[in-house]
Amino acid sequence: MIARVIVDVPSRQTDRPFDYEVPSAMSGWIEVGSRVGVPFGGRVLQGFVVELAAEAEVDSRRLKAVAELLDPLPPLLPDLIGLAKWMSDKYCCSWTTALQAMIPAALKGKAERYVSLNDSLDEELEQLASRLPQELLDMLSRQRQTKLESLKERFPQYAPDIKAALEEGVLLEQTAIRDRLAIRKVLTVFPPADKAAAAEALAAWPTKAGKQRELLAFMLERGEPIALQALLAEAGGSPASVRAVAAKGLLELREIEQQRDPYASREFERTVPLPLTEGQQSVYTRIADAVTRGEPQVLLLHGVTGSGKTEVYLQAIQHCLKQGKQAIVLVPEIALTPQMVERFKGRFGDAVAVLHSRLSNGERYDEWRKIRSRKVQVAIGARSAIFAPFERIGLVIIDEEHESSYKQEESPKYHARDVSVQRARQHGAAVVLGSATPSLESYAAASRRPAEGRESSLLPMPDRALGRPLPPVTVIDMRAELAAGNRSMFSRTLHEGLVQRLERGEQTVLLLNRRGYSTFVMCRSCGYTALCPHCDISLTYHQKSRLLRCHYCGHAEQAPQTCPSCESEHIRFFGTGTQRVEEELAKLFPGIRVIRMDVDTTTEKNAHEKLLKRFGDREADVLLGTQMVAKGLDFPFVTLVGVIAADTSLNLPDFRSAERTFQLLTQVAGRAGRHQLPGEVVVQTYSPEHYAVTTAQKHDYIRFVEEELKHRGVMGYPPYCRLVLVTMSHEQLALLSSVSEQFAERLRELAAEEGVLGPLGAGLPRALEVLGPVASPISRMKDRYRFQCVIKYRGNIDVPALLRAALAPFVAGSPQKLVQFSIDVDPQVIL
Ligand SMILES: Nc1ncnc2c1ncn2[C@@H]1O[C@H](COP(=O)(O)OP(=O)(O)OP(=O)(O)O)[C@@H](O)[C@H]1O
Ligand SMILES: [Zn+2]
Repeated sequence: MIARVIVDVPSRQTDRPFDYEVPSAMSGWIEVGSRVGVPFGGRVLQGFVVELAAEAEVDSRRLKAVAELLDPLPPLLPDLIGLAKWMSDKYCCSWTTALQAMIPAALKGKAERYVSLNDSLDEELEQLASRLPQELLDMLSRQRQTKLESLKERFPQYAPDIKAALEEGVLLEQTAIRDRLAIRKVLTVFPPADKAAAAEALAAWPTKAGKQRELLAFMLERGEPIALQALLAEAGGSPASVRAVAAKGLLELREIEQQRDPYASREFERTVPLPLTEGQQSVYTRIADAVTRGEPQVLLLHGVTGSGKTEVYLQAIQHCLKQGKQAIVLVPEIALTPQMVERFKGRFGDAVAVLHSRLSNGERYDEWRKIRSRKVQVAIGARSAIFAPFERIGLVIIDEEHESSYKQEESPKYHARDVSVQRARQHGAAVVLGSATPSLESYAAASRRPAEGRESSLLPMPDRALGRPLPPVTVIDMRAELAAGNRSMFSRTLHEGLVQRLERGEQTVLLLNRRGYSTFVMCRSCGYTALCPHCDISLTYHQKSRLLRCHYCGHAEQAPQTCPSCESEHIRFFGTGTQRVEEELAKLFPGIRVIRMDVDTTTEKNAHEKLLKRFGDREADVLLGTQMVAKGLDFPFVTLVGVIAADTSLNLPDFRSAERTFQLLTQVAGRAGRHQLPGEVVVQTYSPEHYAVTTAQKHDYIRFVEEELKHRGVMGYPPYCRLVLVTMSHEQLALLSSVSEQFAERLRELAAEEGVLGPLGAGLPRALEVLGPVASPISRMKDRYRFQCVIKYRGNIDVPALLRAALAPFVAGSPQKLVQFSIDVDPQVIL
């Protein structure tokens, strides 16, 4: 039997399966998806079995054997192996990079070499062994397995002997790749098995050993196992005294595995399905039908904020479970609030595993194992939960599908939405994309006319579940505020609104969109921002060179001293931090209770959860924060939402900035007046006439989409085309510059040979353009210069194949190969 193994070396040359013989002892154990240790280039490396075959493709005499099987159950299922291959093709990464993204970090522990003493030595080898110091031999017989590194360190003068002993087989080498902490075992004390005998022994106990007697009495009384540490804390005594009692056969000490359950201490109140509203019911029926039929359909649930999407998800999942299938729910990392977890745990209890980055590696591993060992049927988590090792998936839900956090920014640079669709295809599962503000890509795809005899995949829910209208939004022109002499960061309307909430004891959510802090230039008098003459995108201020630059085409100009539009001197680099807002609030409203939520206040574990709980318990008047406060929250006493400056995201030099702004404004506005009390929203901006602001004011998604699609069409951006971002980096500017030129040239040549090189605007069904190379927005990182090319294309073109061909000359040749290429397919941001 031959195992084809993808070895964990993420380089282009080794990105293919290698053949290994399966030793007979492992046959029947090794499956597709097994993690193994295999000899590779003189070392033992970790790898995944991607195929089993009867015969090797290489000369069988050169075949090496699998050294080690790392887990009793394969951590990956065959469908995930296939999915990883698909990812490596689509996202231009190595197969192993995709595979590694699918397993929990706890399984990735660095390879370590251990040695043990060979138990069966013949005479000759005994001789060799005797050359090793006694201390070393003692150490080995005591610990059995010892790290090779620590042996080398401890006995430096014996290095040649250790080496010889390894070569001759006196010492046996093993590579442990398993993280030794992955499974937590706890030394546990068990009560006496034979109670009567123990009671007798207790009665006859010699008074000298008082502590031992107490321990035994304690355990008899308790009658249940207890962790050794906990026993000592409660009953006193030492491990030695426990061992002494155990040695008499009256107690038992055993290592037992402990499941780390991050929610063990929490009680979740069980909920029952709510009677659905009419709108919810019709959407539910469509989803349930798709699940029943087992067709891989993608449905877009466009439900306004507060329309009750979560209840639809819950009931659709329940239907899925009834069919004997499993469900995956993806939520954006920052929306994985206790509220969301509570709703799922409340409905499905122990059938839910929760996977998110704030868990420790161990906790996440245990949650993952619940999935792998079929103990749960629902997985809820951030983007990587799409790799949950379920065997029969019936439904995948992506909540807030427009969120950019579904795109992973490091390799593999995958988008969880696209990966979901692919995985669902393999399982015949339905995919539900849910959002009040769907991404343009998803909306465009779902509004295409359905095929003959098919229903539309767009499922609208235009009304709030509890019957409340969407809150009225007031847009405040901050230029007018300044003109009227108000230099504060709060407009008079927002100030007034805050005063009212404090009086009435209601709550306020304040959003400060801090992304893009201080990178763009804006005039505070007239609202002018500097735009690129060629790209319709704001220019970015580069402090060092004092230049304004375009990140798409490379255009550059001097930063102005006065506003080119109104000649005011109030032109400046925009940005206010949450901390400054907090100070200002304290000054203006003495005694105000503010909870600030941003990256600085949420680093500690569970900080997020604690802050929101305090706000939910009405221990604060204001929840102030960055994007984190914008979504998913459902608090009945929030009646005012204020946006300090809508412009911060509007002026990001990215083609999605209008979309992001509209989404953010709509989402945060949706936090107000969700229950009985009516809500109100105040949006402060320097661009009150921008369509992202005016359409958000009217909660008019459709109007926004129409307007935005016009712009995308004119400028040639998705969904009218697709993008690939290629970033190149090297320490030497000159070399980087010439290599990136050559690469772009090669790519254009190849595209021309395919007959697809040409401007997208010319109306060709298949067209590809290569923009650049230009310096990257972050033009130097970690002492490396960075250049980038943006590839725009439309139509059915195998761009990954073109890229691979264009890259080929740059991986082999000598100094050039040091130029690093990083490929981002369907990038979320280009800055
Ligand atoms: N059928 C129903 N009957 C009664 N209450 C409901 C029903 N469906 C939802 N709700 C309630 O309506 C409120 C809003 O629902 P939910 O939070 O699911 O909205 P949502 O669509 O996820 O909104 P958002 O996109 O803003 O997060 C919640 O308090 C929820 O409990
Ligand atoms: Zn430009």
